[in-house]
Amino acid sequence: MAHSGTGPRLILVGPPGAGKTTVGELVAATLGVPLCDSDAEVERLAGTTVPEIFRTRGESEFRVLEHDAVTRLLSEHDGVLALGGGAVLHPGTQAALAGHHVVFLDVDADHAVARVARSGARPLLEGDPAARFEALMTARRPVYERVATARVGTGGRTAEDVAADVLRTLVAPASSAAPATSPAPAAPQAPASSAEPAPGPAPASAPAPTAPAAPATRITVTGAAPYDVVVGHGLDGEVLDLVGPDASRVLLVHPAALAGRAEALRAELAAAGRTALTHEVPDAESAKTLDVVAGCWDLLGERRFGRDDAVVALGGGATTDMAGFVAATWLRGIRLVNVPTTLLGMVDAAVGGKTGINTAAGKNLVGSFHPPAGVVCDLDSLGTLPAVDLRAGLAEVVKCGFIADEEILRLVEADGGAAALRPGSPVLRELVERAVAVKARVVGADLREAGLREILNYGHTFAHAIERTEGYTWRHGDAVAVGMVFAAELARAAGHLDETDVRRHRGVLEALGLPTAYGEDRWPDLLDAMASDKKVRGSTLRFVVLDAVGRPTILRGPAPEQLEAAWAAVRG
Ligand SMILES: NC(=O)c1ccc[n+]([C@@H]2O[C@H](COP(=O)([O-])OP(=O)(O)OC[C@H]3O[C@@H](n4cnc5c(N)ncnc54)[C@H](O)[C@@H]3O)[C@@H](O)[C@H]2O)c1
Ligand SMILES: O=C(O)C(=O)C[C@@H](O)[C@H](O)[C@H](O)COP(=O)(O)O
Repeated sequence: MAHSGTGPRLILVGPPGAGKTTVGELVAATLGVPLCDSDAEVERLAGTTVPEIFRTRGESEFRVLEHDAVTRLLSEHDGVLALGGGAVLHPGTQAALAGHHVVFLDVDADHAVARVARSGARPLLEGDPAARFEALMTARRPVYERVATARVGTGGRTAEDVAADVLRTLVAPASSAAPATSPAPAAPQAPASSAEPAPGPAPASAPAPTAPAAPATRITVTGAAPYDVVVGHGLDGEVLDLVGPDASRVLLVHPAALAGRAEALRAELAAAGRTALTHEVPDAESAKTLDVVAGCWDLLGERRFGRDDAVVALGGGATTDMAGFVAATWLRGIRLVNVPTTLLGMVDAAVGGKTGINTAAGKNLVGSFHPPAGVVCDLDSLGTLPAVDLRAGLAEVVKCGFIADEEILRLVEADGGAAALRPGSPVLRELVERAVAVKARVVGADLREAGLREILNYGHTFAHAIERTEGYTWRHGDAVAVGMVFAAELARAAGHLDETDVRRHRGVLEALGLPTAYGEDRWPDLLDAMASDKKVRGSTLRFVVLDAVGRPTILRGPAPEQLEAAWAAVRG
């Protein structure tokens, strides 16, 4: 269940001793949002403690007070909400929880009683706590299971482990988001060498369809200003809608390869009464410079673009990153519509609001979070995309498979990657939709990368180091492919990942023709570049690694010999 933008991002339910407050604090800190506890809200409103309310007014009156407090929090609290153990008993509260992301923290009597004994008075467990807990769970378990959208077991586990599992429920694919009765989810370019096929359009035997194969799919990215990612065919009409009625001026930023499409969109916008101008920027990574941004600012100034006006970014990730940064900074932020035309742009760069440029110190080091008003992924664009760029985009799709949606890996493995590499194939469309859905769930929960969003950086610490070391001549997706193998080898060296999963990385990436090794003897340069990674804290390197497929975690300060082992394994 995605966060709707109002009300709590996540609600924890469960019996006393399940760890709702402790786990809630960790989850809230990772998401960068406040935690609210319904018991604390009742105490605030009543001006006395919960045990005192039970003693002087009885349980039924407490439940009424609690229901009022919960109703209020469900509409006003935009963070993590921990509900008192019996709050779900009120039928009105049960109904009000529908449509929210509710995680049932399940626990056995032994652990619950031990925790309660440590944490102080719980009126309902007085006397024989174990027997009272069992009785209480017999009555309440069916209710917890009915109202919850996911369940996580907490008995005998650390609060950190449980919190990681709870966060994973936010990114788990809808189809596998644990129904309450199931067990908790198990926890949530290459250089243009002579050997590489010459860039050219993807295989002519499989053109993109000219007629819509299926209606467009809309995937909502939630947050303060929710927006849709539209995936389908023949979607130019969507761009006009997203520019909105108020924008009288529209700047269409594009590289040379998209000049024809930019002109067609310009004509369409002009026909709708807008002053639309096209602005060609340098290709690929050479667009992501301060000079190019300054050129855009100059143009916006000359044409007097105001707060109601809009930028449309048409192109690959380099174009949307740079043009997004222009939109984020002009007048401190104007409307942005992303029209990604590469696979990588559709599944990753255009979604989530990260905009930015490169500097001498490293990749994407200057930028801003500036979510678009919408993202238009017209799959017909992929028909002209060079095969090497399609392949590179699949690296970010595979990344989503490893961090959150194993079905992506299965779809690639099913036919050795053949359908994934074919523009117009239903499999490629499903891969796009699944990867967008993963990204949407993550950035909807954590726009500003307070914690959870870091999982999208899987493979990127080493990838960005390759890109910088190679002067940005590698395709980003190719670097990410090698970076994921590096991360997998590092995880194995650090005791997180087993050999089978490491082999699976190479298998899936090689099936798609992606590189899995970096042969240059430049370890000191790579180490130096990794030291500028945004995930570094103090001078400690932090890597996203996997405990297993779908179980990302952070590895802090790996030992030099672990880094060396991973390096030795990707040197080819
Ligand atoms: N902001 C984010 O969250 C995010 C996420 C992932 C990647 N990125 C960034 O995205 C960039 C990589 O994006 P990319 O892989 O799309 O590369 P890109 O933007 O360089 O595009 C690749 C090439 O394809 C061409 N092209 C684009 N669309 C085409 C089409 N339909 N037909 C023919 N040619 C076309 C481009 O002109 C370019 O030469 C990197 O700078 C990376 O850092 C950002
Ligand atoms: O959206 C994110 O967050 C990501 O990390 C997605 C990455 O795939 C992407 O390459 C992004 O540009 C990297 O961001 P950065 O903050 O590491 O520069």
